[in-house]
Amino acid sequence: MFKKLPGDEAQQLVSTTPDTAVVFRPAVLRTPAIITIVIFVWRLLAGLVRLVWRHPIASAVVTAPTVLAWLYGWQYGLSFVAGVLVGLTSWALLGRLSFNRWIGWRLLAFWRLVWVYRRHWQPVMIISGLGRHLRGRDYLPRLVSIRCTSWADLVTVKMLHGQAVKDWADRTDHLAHGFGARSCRVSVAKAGRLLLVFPRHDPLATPLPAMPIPDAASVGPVEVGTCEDGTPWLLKVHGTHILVAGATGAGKGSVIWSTIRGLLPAVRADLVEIWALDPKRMELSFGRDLFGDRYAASPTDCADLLEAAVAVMQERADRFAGLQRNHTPTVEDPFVLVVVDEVAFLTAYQSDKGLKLRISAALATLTTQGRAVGVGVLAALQDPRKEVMNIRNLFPDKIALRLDESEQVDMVLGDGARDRGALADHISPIPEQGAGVGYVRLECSPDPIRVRAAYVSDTDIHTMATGFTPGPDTAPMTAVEVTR
Ligand SMILES: Nc1ncnc2c1ncn2[C@@H]1O[C@H](COP(=O)(O)OP(=O)(O)OP(=O)(O)O)[C@@H](O)[C@H]1O
Repeated sequence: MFKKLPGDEAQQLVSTTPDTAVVFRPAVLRTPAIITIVIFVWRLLAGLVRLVWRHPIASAVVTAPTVLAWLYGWQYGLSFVAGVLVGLTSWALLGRLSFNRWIGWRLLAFWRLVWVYRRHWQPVMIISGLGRHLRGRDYLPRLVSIRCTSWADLVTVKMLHGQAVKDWADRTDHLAHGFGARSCRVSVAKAGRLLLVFPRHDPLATPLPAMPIPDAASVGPVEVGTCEDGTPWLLKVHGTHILVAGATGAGKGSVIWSTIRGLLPAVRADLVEIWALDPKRMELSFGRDLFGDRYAASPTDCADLLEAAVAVMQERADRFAGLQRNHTPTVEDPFVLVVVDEVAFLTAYQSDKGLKLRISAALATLTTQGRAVGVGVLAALQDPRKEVMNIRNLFPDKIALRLDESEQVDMVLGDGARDRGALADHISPIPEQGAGVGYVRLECSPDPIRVRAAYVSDTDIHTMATGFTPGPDTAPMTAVEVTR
């Protein structure tokens, strides 16, 4: 038992590694065989316990038929396996959702862990520069766990000590291509741990039909489309201002019209008024009847309408002062949503300096003071540069649809948004695939969310507008009338 284990003593061995010029002679400790055996047995047992702990179902699937076959004969083991297979297949056929939730996605996660992530982990980490190869040893971030959803792999990793989120965010391209995904998004799971999202397919690849008009009158959040994870995209409109940026044909109209559609019952109940500024005369003129006289197209009319909104806002502020700090929509004081299509026409591209100043001042006043008194702005524009829209930071909520340049993404969504996966410049220019697709960043989280707005067709808009009679108090309000 205490004999030496077979093999040559490594006493004369001189080790060099390619990474170091140091040549050393390893110290050889004579170890009794029993100690080596105890260490190996201990490792084996610890490995078994870890395996059962981490994969209880897979362990049971292998253990149960083996034990049955051993105790009662192979027929019992085989019947057990056949019974389980029939049960699982029936479950998968009859209750796809629950089967996937409890079994399907776990099996897929196990498969992808072994076949994709473990297999490629070391080369991808080293080549992307996220792992280190020092003095002959690999120091790799740890692959903690993987979960699969219907559309993506969610991989939790433990960073190496001293690494920053930016190190990973800068290498999303390496990670995506290294693991055979279309893209990769990085977010912080907890201190030292990151969640990497690798989409397996695009759940937003097909256009969504217009959302049904809600039954109840509400000022939101309005369901305007779907998020990548299949949950509804709820857009907060009351108590904020929204800026929608997207190149021509990106689908800004679908965000605007889906919002108006969601607010329609509240508009009918006189709890919401939509004031439309349509300098291009293309988008909002389609549902003109919905706005009554609160529709402006020429720059002069737009300036007048904006100043009227400022007047409403100031009159409310005077009335609410000292009494209430937040606005609740009522028939007397409805929520006013000022919708501006292609706001740059009124600000940057306006040749009349006087009008430009009036419009910019009114927009800045509304976006700085309007939200507490129930006046909100929903503005769309193609070019988000500061020279074009110098008040873009006054919009708390921003939506980046397809953009032409990668730098524009951070201009819209804030610093670091693109590094974290908001690839708005990669959205397809083919309308069926990319129109209405975009990224949003919620106030509560720095991580961008991929969304698609529902497409409100011309027929939908006509149906919304047909038979709509604006309330009796929808005569055009001028600044003078309101302040009077
Ligand atoms: N959500 C959507 N889903 C599918 N297709 C859409 C969607 N939104 C728009 N489209 C398609 O894309 C085309 C362009 O959309 P839209 O006019 O809304 O873009 P836009 O961003 O307002 O462009 P522009 O700034 O040039 O007016 C539409 O005619 C429609 O065919």
